[in-house]
Amino acid sequence: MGYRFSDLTDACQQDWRAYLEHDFVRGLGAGDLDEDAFRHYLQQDYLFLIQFARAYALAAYKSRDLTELRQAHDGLKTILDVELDLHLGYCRDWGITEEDLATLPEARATLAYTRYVLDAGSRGDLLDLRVALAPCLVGYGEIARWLNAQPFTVRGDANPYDAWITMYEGEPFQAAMHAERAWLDARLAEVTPARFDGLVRLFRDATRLEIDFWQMGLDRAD
Ligand SMILES: Cc1ncc(CN)c(N)n1
Repeated sequence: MGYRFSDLTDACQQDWRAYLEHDFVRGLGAGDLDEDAFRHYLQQDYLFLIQFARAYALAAYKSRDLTELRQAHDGLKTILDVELDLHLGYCRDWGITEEDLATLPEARATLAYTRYVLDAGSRGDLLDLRVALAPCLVGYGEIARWLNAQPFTVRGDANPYDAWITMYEGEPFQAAMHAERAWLDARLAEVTPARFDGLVRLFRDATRLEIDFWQMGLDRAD
């Protein structure tokens, strides 16, 4: 029997849970996250999304057929039309202008994570790249669902971060996440144990870099 996406998360369960249930995430759910930490995260996430849009363009380049090309195109559209659009509106609400964003220096955690994924994708094939991208796409979809199941999560106007949860629990993002899981399930079913071990390393590294990204927000680190 072949591998599935859940075998990747099972192989690094501790890091995966530390990412999904990070203190930053808990603060978003409870609504008591420090506002400066959120503002710092939002700004860096804008820079992050630009680099991840480039990674989906790389996925298009690495695609072998029309289906994969369309999936890369959908991934790029999800980032540009769903996340970045909402993100810019959200930044405006939080007093961050597009000029502020244009001149913003990248924090080390942003640099490390985005360049790691772009490098993994350049060196490897489409499966390497999409495994390195999976903590981002699948992770945020799962975080929104996990938050909704937690007793401490506050929804509605009483939580200043409610719109953030709404974006990731919404249909466009959840649908993109399910499509990605289905593609990864199909491709992982074909790989050898040695190939799977290499993919686990990529997935674990990217998951740890997601943890560092949350921590960068909490610490307001540059
Ligand atoms: C750091 C990070 N990781 C994931 C996502 C969800 N695309 C995001 N916006 N930012």
